[in-house]
Amino acid sequence: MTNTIEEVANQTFDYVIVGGGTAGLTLAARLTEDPTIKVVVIEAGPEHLNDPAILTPAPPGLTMNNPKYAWPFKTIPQSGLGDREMPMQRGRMLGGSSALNFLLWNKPPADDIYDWEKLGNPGWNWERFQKYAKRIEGFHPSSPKDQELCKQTTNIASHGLDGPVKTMFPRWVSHGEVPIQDSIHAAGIPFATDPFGGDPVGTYMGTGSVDHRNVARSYAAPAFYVPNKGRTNLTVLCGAIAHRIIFHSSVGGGEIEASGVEFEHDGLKHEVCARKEVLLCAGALKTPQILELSGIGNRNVLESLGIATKVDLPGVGTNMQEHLFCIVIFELDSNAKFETLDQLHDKAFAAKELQEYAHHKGMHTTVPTGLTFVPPHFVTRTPSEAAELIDAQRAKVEEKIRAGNLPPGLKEQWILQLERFERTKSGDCEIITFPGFFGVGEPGKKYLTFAGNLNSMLSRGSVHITSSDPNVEPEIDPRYFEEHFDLKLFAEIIKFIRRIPEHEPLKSLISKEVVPGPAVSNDEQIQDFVKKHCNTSWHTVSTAAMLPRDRNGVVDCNLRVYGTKNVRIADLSIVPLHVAAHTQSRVSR
Ligand SMILES: Cc1cc2nc3c(=O)[nH]c(=O)nc-3n(C[C@H](O)[C@H](O)[C@H](O)COP(=O)(O)OP(=O)(O)OC[C@H]3O[C@@H](n4cnc5c(N)ncnc54)[C@H](O)[C@@H]3O)c2cc1C
Repeated sequence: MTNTIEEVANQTFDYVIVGGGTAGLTLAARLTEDPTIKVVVIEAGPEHLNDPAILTPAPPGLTMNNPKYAWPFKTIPQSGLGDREMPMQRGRMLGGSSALNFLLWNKPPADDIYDWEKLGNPGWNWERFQKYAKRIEGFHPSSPKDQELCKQTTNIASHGLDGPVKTMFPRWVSHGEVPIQDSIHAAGIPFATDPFGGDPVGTYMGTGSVDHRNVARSYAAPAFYVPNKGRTNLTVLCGAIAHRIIFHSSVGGGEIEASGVEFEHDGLKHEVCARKEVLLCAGALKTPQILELSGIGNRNVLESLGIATKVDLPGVGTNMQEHLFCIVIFELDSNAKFETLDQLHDKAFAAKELQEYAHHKGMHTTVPTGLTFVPPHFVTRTPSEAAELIDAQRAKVEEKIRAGNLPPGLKEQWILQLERFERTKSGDCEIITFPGFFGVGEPGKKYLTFAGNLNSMLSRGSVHITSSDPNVEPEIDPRYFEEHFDLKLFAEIIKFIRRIPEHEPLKSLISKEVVPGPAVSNDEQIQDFVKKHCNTSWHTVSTAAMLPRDRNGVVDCNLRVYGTKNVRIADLSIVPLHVAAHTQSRVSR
C-alpha cells in the first residue's frame, strides 16, 4: 500500500519527485538508499500493483487504450499526415509507461550516446550510459538448447545480471522468427555481434523486460518501489496530480529556489515542501507543462496565458523528437506450419494458452524479439541511392544554415544526424518482426508483420500549454514529416521490407503481401501509405533538452533547470538528441 494524503500534505521532504513512472521510481529507489534522505513521490495515477492486465507480457498493448491505465493524449491534426491526429497514450499509474509498454528491452549504438557529449554535455558518453544501464538490468540467459534453436545468442558481458529490472529472451518464440532472420540476412543485412554492447547494427533476437521467475512484466513498480516500500524514508502518494512548482523569492545571481509543489488530490489542492530539490519525472509530454505552469518557459507562451515569467527559457517544450513505425503484413502459405499469435483470436486456443501461462509457458509469455538496426545504405536498393538522398538533404541543411533562421541548437543536431546517416554503425532504420497480424487478420489465416521504424528524424515538434488550468492537457504538435527527408527515408525502409520475401526461406513460406498490398506500388503511393498509416512508437524525447542554454537548452549537464537553484529533470525530456533504440533502458541513471 502506498501512503496517504495526510502523510504528504504540508509535510517536508528532502526531495519531492513529480511522477512515479519509469524515471521517478528509479530515482526514488536510488536516493532512498541513504536512510538520512527523505523522499516523496507524487504520482497522478493509481497503484495497479499485481494486475494481470499489466503483468502478462503478450499480446502487447491491451491496456494502452484504457483510461484506467493510460493518459489518452493525442496530437493536434498533423498536416504531414493528411491532418490525422495521432493518439499518444502514456502510462498513468505507478510505474508509468513501463507498465504498459511493449516490453522490448534493447540499447542504442554507442556513437549515438557519444553525440550527447558532442552537443555540450561532458561526461554523457557511452561508457557511463552502459555502466548505469547494466546496473539496473538483471538479465537471465536462456538455456543452451533455446540459444541454439532460437538464435538467442548475446555477449553476456554487455548485460547487467543483478539489477532490479529483470530481462530475458522470450520463453515462447514462434518458429517463424529464425526463417525471418535468415531472409533478412539473405537480403544483405549482417547478424549483429554485440547489440547490447553498443553495436546493434544487423539483425538479432532481442530481449524483453520480463522476470524469468514468474514470466511477468518487470517494470518500475515491482523493480524499484515494491522491494523498497518498507524504507521509512520513502513516501509515495498515488492519485496526486502536480500543478506547479512553488518558489521562494529570488536568491543571489537571479536564480530562483523551489520550496515545494502544489498538487491536487481527490479534487482538493495541497502543497508539499522540498527542503533540498524538486525533481521532475512526469515524462516528455507532461514535464514541459509543469514547467510552464510554474512560470518557466518561453515568455511569449506564458504571458499570453497570464502566467508571470519566473525564468524566460524558450527551449521548454521545443525540440520534441519522435520515432515512428509503419507496418507491412504478409499472409503465410499453408505450408508454413509454425504457430503465430493470430491463433489467440480463436477462443478455445486462447483459453488453452491462458492455462499454459499459469504454468509460465506459451504465447502469453512472449515479447517482440526479431530486431534489425541498420544505417540507410542497407535499405536503399544501392548504397549510392542512400548517398544521393543524404547529399541532397545536406545541401538543404546548408542552405537553411546560411539563411540563418534555424532555432538555436538545431544546426549542431542536424549536422550530427547527417553524419549518423553515413556511419556504418548507426541504427536509423529499424525493423521489428511480429509473428502474426498486428491487429486482426482473417480468421483461420496466419500472418507475419514487419514494422519499419524511423529512428532519426530531422523534423522537430513542440508541446506547450494552451491554458493556465493544469487539467487542460498541453498541445502536442510533433510536426511529422515537416522535413520531407524523413518521409523519403521511411518509404525506403518500407520498400526494403517488401523485398525481404524475395529471399529464402521466407520466399517459400509467404503467399502474399496484404498490407499495404499490390495497389501501393510507386514511390508516391508508398509515401502516401506511410502518411496514412504510420504510428508513433511512443518514444517522445527532448522537450526539455540537456543543451547549452543559448542552444535552447532547458537543463545543464547536471540536469538542473537553468535559472533555478534546485529544480532538476530526470525523465526522457532531457535527451538532447534521439538515439536508435527503444527508450525504457535509457531511463537508467
Ligand atoms: C504504448 C507504449 C509502448 C512502448 N513500448 C516500448 C518498448 O517496447 N520498449 C521500450 O524500451 N520503450 C517502450 N515505450 C517507451 C518507454 O516505456 C517510455 O519511453 C519510458 O517508460 C518513459 O519513461 P518516463 O519516466 O520518461 O515517463 P513515464 O514512465 O511515462 O512516467 C511519467 C509518470 O509521471 C506521471 N505524471 C505525469 N504528469 C503528472 C503530474 N502532473 N503529476 C503527477 N504525476 C504525473 C505519469 O502518470 C507517469 O506515471 C513504450 C511506451 C508506450 C506508451
